[in-house]
Amino acid sequence: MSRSSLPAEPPVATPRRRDVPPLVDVLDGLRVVSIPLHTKFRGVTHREIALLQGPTGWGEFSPFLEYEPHEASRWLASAIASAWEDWPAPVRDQVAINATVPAVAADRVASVLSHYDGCRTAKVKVAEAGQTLQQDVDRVAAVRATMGPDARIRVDANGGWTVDEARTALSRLCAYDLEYAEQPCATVEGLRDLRIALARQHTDVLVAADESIRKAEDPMRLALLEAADVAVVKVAPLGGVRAALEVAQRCGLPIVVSSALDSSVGIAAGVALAATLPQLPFACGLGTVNLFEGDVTVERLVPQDGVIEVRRPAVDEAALDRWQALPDRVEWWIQRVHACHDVLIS
Ligand SMILES: O=C(O)CCC(=O)C1=CC=C[C@@H](O)[C@@H]1C(=O)O
Ligand SMILES: [Mg+2]
Repeated sequence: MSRSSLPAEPPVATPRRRDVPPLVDVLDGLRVVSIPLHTKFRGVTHREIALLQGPTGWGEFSPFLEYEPHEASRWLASAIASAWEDWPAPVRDQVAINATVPAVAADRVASVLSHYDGCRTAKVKVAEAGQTLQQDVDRVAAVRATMGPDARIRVDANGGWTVDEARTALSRLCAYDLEYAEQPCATVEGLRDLRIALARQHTDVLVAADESIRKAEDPMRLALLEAADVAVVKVAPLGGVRAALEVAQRCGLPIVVSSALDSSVGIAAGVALAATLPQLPFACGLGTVNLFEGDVTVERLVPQDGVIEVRRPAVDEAALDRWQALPDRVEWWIQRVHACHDVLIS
């Protein structure tokens, strides 16, 4: 069946009301941590994370602070799914991981990459507000120089370019041999138009979609419009491992599993999703614990020799105490859980 004739199905799997435990159970044992990052990432210097404990384990609830309850409620559904349901059975026991390079100056690239043991793929942030295309080119050039000719390099613009800017930027950046460009333009139509424009000018760069899936009311529109070559699928914004798996299966594109600047609790859910996929042609963006100065598990889920083993590390009470957020922030997160829970049961 061609992608344009996919059957009309309901948009992304939102949790059914009967699957949502009572608020009192969700809040029981809630912990909130604030973990410093050694390298600023998307403006974040301290990552605040709420952790829920349920019958099947811990779940991570860490929507970025600016997200409103409607969007953040999917992240709560994901945390609840991890803490109250089993994950699907894995078909692999390890997952290849990419290094993630924030929008740092070119002379800091080698230091960032040194945190990623054995990773042969790097994702490089580009189109950061206030920076120039030349800074992007220098950063990507530094990644290529550090990793060598056999490494795979992808860029992520977080929708920061217009179609014309993306065309110009990618025709320069493709000199460094790009695996793909993630969310070069903000809209699905922009991605579609860019794919056409790149093909016309013979710029050989694949287009991947991230925000057009994780922030979309209907992630399937992307496939219907043939707007991307690759789908980036993230557990938390899509409502959990099983909901994300459904998106991955339905969209009909090669999948990259990525994360949301999670602690090892959230990364374990991403690894569980990646482990269920029969085809995993790209390294996954699940290495961001390496950007943190601390973590909440006994053994951090970070890549070793370029891979993460499929496992669910135990949460460490001492680490929860060490990174415990201040009381006013804990109260803020309790209110946030409350607001998101209201959305889920409404
Ligand atoms: O995919 C990766 O290499 C790591 C995750 C990552 O890049 C992101 C995590 C969280 C927020 C985003 O700005 C960013 C992304 O856009 O993919
Ligand atoms: Mg992205």
